[in-house]
Order: sequence, then structure tokens, then C-alpha cells
Amino acid sequence: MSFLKRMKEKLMGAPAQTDVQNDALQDEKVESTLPDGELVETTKPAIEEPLSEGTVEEPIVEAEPVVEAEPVVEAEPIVEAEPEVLPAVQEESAISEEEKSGWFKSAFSITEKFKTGLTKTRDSFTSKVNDLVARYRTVDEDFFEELEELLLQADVGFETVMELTEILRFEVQKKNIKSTEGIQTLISEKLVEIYEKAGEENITLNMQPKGELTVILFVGVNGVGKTTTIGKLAHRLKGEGRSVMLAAGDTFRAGAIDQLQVWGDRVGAEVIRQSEGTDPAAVMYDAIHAAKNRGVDVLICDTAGRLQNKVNLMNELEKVHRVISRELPNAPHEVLLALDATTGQNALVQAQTFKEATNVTGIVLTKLDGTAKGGIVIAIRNKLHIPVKFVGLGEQMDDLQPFDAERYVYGLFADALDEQIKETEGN
Ligand SMILES: Nc1nc2c(ncn2[C@@H]2O[C@H](COP(=O)(O)OP(=O)(O)OP(=O)(O)O)[C@@H](O)[C@H]2O)c(=O)[nH]1
Repeated sequence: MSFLKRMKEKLMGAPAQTDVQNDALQDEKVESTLPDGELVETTKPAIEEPLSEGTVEEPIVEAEPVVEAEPVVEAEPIVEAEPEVLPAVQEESAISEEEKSGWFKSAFSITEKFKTGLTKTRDSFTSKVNDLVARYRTVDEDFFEELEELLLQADVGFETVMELTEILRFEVQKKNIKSTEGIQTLISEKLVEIYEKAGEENITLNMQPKGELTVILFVGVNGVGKTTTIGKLAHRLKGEGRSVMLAAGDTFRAGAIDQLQVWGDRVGAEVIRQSEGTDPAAVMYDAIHAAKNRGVDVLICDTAGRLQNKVNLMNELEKVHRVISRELPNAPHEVLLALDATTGQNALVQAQTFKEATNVTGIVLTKLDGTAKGGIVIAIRNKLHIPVKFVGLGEQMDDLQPFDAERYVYGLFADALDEQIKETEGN
């Protein structure tokens, strides 16, 4: 199936697509779009293994409350926990039915989120590409040189730009393409290929089977939107029918604990907290035991993000990691690094530091909507070889979306792609 057709069917939200229909559409990868619009890459139909996928939402209908499935078996270990964190996990979700129904978004509306979130980048980078295409009627070396310059300005990263333009030169020669008209489609297609080629890892969250606790550790410097992202992710997971608990591991920054508490209250997730200045590892210890005792599905742990001293950062994260693994073997199941897309290349430097300090399993790129240099997603992927698992596309609760390379590229070139999709209609 051509890139444009796939784009249209998968991204434009062909109505009433079912898993089966979508699987049939994807013969190379077993990839499906659930009715809510989430993309799922699996080796089996997602519906068979609902809870091993971080973004699968539909199967929650069959989920049983874990609180009942796993009674408290251990002696009360939380000797240091503050009394207010002990009451049982809130049964009543703070999420209204109306909000819940919001999760069942069509593929179209999620694609629109990427399109809206990437407006700044599109307005800057893509409009320049369109201008370039208008100025150069034929594809020649000067065209490629200017294109390289534009891609570099969008923070795509030197190696990727070189790789992309080399592939484009080759394709242009192979297919004997003379005109620059429609070159945006070729660029989009090759960008997706390059992105997907960079790593085989699954970009969905590594979730434990139903009934087992999944621990997600968040790391990242202060101010990148870590707390907001934890809140949004908790909201998302709750929308999928999972019970969520938060651990206030940023005991260093004044206000960080309260800020997390605000999010916990907002989304209906219990927050395990201790006073400011407490050893974060002690908070993690309490949180793991509280989560196990309550039969919680997912524990999301916040951490402090001081970068002034790499050795301290390393020691702190190592200790937190060690305590979590000791209390729950194989945990944490995800270590997500929050990076602020608006900091551009600086985000890459931060990522490198955290990568050296701890085993980062995925990146959450916040504030992608706030930058005109959205190419940073590709640079991060190719430079660090860590999958971008989520992107922040705005300040609303559901603006945290699982990253999807095709939707992203559509967000970059929406106008040109829409035009070409229209042209191919009926073909
Ligand atoms: N536009 C936009 N704003 C975001 C996004 N993610 C977070 N923010 C905003 O960024 C600001 C800072 O986020 P916080 O979560 O409060 O971050 P912080 O408390 O400064 O620092 P940490 O929690 O330590 O990262 C808030 O105003 C958030 O609403 C996003 O994806 N898009």
C-alpha cells in the first residue's frame, strides 16, 4: 500500500475501523488502530493481550478490580509512612463519565492533536520547505543543499539530515523524479522510515500483566514539566481502567510534594509522601509497599532533577533504583526521562547525562507544541537510541499522546499531504 493511502487510512480516521480490519491493512507489521484511535504494535492482535500494552484502552471493560484480586498478604511494613497516606486507594475515580468518553477519541482527533501541536514547527519549517519547492521547480543539487539547511534549522540533527538527503537523492535518481512538486510526500515517507529504523523497541509502555504492579520512574531536570506529565499519564492510565498511585520522590524542591498532591487529587490517585528533605529512597520504599498492599496497578514515582552535580544525581537515582528493585524484582519497569522540547539541543545534553546516570527506557518530550523546532524528536531518537514514548502537545489533560511517527510527520507536512491525499483519491 502506498505511503499516502496508508497515511489516509491510518491517520485520517477512516470511520468504524475495527482491529481486525486494521490488522488486515497492515501486512508487514502487526499494527492496529483501536477504536479510540490509539496505535498498537504487537505480534498478536492487541485485544488478546490487553494489559501488556501501555496504550491499549478497550480491553478495560473486562478488567477486574485488582483490590479484590490481591488481598493484603504482608505484615504492615510502612512504619515510616505518614498517617494520611494510609487510607485505601480511592475507589471513586475523579474522572467523570464525560471525561472517560473523551478517551474514545477517533483516530482523526488524535491526528488533529499532532497537527495542532506541531503548528509552530509547521508554520516555520514546513512553510519554508513549501517556499523552497515553489522556488525550485526541478530537483537539483542546490535544492538539496537548501533543504539540508532548513532541516538543520528545525533541529533534526546533522547525521539524520545527511542520511535523509542521501536517501532522497537516491530515490530521486531511481524514480527519475525531476519536479519538486509533491516532494513533501517523499520527505515524509523517508522521515518515517528513518525514524522507525532507528530502533526496534516497542514504543508502548512496558506494563505488567493485570494483577501485577507496574512501577514507572520519572526522571528529568526541574521545570521540564515532569509533574504535569506524571499527572497527565496518571489520568491516561486511570482512563484505561487502572488504579494508579503516585510517589512524591522529589523531596528536595520546596513545593514539589504539594504540586504532585494537587495532581493526585485532580486525577484521583493516592500520593505517597513524606516531609521535605526525606531520603527519596525511603519514599519509594513506602510507596512500593503501599502499592502492593492496596493492589494498585501502576505506581508512578517522581524524582528530583538536580543536575548541578552528576555524581550526586547518579548516586541518588542509583539508590532509588536499587530500593525499588529490591522491593519488587524487575522494577522499575520503565524509567521515563522527561525532556522539554523547547530547550532544543540542550535537551540532548540532559538526556546524555541521565542516560549515563540511569537506565532510561523511554523519553517523554514535553511542550512539543511550544517549539518551532519540532525536528528535535528525530534528533533524540537517532542520537540517543532511546524511544520517544510520549509527547506533550499542549496543556490539556489529554494532550499527552503516545508518540507515533506517522502522525508526527503528518503534523509536519499536513497541508501538503492533505493536498496529495486528495489528488490520489479515486486512484
Ligand atoms: N504547552 C505545554 N505546556 C506544558 C506541557 N507539559 C507541561 N507544560 C507546562 O509546563 C509548566 C511546567 O510544568 P510543571 O510540571 O509544573 O513543571 P515544574 O514543576 O516546573 O518542574 P518539574 O515538575 O520538576 O518538571 C506548566 O505550566 C505546565 O502546564 C506541554 O506538553 N505543553
